[in-house]
Amino acid sequence: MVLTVTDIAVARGGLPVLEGVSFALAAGEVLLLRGPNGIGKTTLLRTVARLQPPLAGAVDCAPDAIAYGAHADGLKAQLTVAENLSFWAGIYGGQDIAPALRDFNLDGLRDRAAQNLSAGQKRRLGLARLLVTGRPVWALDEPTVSLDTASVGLFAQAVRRHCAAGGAALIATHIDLGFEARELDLGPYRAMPPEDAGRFDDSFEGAFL
Ligand SMILES: Nc1ncnc2c1ncn2[C@@H]1O[C@H](COP(=O)(O)OP(=O)(O)OP(=O)(O)O)[C@@H](O)[C@H]1O
Repeated sequence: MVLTVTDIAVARGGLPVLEGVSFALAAGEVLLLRGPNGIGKTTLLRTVARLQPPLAGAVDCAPDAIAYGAHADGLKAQLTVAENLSFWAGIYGGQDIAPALRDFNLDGLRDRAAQNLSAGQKRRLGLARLLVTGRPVWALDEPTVSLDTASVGLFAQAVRRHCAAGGAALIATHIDLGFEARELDLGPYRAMPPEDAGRFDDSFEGAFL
């Protein structure tokens, strides 16, 4: 297994969000995280990527195996597309940027500053960064936001290629990516709120209090 998550509980803003979550990811495999807005997909991914500790349980993964793709694209606004990829390739050990440019249809945009890209183009560049990390486990949070149908296809192809080469991917998404993959519905793992947490209940959202 390239990633094993055992009975973890995770919290956000000091409140437990999910508990009792276990799964394992083998090389070559994709696992899709499913569940409604606010269930805790981002929180779980952040925990798997070691950006925050679990409240309980364990995340077992080789050091530096995970490339985390957050909601934000994390681009350097004033650098060009090629410079952004070269920058990250340098950080991660000098991978060739040509496959990343090609696979995300960025060759024609290679000399444009990231700040002058459209939202979908920025997203493609953010995803292309995954390729230059050389890391085997992709943990991705809503990777297809802003992408048109053709670009979702490019992304799906990149994931399939990554997995065929021995990589793996854990992806939180609300959409159909167009390929078969195992799914984990997080609904049953919603943490029981602490007794005094009623005032934070979702049912208050939208009320004029
Ligand atoms: N900084 C924060 N402080 C307090 N609570 C937070 C914070 N960020 C998120 N939350 C809450 O934590 C819970 C889990 O949020 P999370 O972003 O993990 O959900 P999600 O499943 O990724 O949602 P979505 O599908 O909308 O992206 C939500 O109820 C959210 O309101």
